[in-house]
Amino acid sequence: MTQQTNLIERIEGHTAILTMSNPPANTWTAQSLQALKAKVLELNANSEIYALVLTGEGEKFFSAGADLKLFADGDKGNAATMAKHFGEAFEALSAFRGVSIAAINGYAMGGGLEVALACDIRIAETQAQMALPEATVGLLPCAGGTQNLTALVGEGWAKRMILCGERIDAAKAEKIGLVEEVVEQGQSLSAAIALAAKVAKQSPSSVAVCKTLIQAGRTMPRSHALPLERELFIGLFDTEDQGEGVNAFLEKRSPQWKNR
Ligand SMILES: C/C=C/C(=O)SCCNC(=O)CCNC(=O)[C@H](O)C(C)(C)COP(=O)(O)OP(=O)(O)OC[C@H]1O[C@@H](n2cnc3c(N)ncnc32)[C@H](O)[C@@H]1OP(=O)(O)O
Repeated sequence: MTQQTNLIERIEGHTAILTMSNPPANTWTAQSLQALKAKVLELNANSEIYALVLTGEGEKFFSAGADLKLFADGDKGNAATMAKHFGEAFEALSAFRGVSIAAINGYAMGGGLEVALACDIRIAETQAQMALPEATVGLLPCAGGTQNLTALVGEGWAKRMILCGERIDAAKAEKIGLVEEVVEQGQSLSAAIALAAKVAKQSPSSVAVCKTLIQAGRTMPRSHALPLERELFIGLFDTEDQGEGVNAFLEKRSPQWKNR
């Protein structure tokens, strides 16, 4: 186990488990955002890592978002620095070539929910509460929240949460499609690790291009996305994993992925 600034890392098989650790509320600072970006880029370059699980230390908070003390003096330069670090860190997370899973073990507020929205999949514990309450404190969700929440749950619920400051519990989050699974208190990390183990059974080469295609669909017209899908399918035949996957099936054995 290694500890970077406010980020604890543990590797389990092909999964990296990152724990946000900035007591009392696992808030984001410029330092912790830079640490997340550096760690994600490092994991992205590690061909042995297929999945990343993100959770919060302690029982109460996944993350309460930006450390509000940083915005108390109205310093615009500092606001620009924080916005840049939020953008860079969460975009690096979105671009991670494997599967990222947020294990939401408590409050996920503001930038704390936005980091979960930058992940591919979210698993929440029953007691978790989620909100984008930035407007409540005169701010706005600048870490992808207005775009990613809307893409996930649609404009209606995004507006209820962002414009009306509505905080939702895990059951409601699952109902509106904000989280994909709800588990008992204390079970989100083990559920996320179990899901990550399923990812390791998939070809990492296939996972990376499928993720690219799904994300491209957010901005690319269908007339471009469908040809790209066919092009990347053909491109998979340049990888060792393609031959290994098909031949392992035909030979009735488990594939040994190479991630290339
Ligand atoms: C681009 C991104 C922008 C943003 O992310 S802006 C920030 C958005 N986040 C929020 O607005 C959440 C603020 N926090 C809260 O509303 C509450 O917390 C909760 C509802 C999540 C929990 O309430 P309760 O159970 O009463 O706990 P507590 O006493 O408020 O929090 C425990 C300690 O944690 C500190 N804390 C919580 N959130 C933040 C924060 N975002 N920035 C700085 N400190 C925070 C508190 O002050 C307190 O500390 P002490 O024990 O020393 O009084």
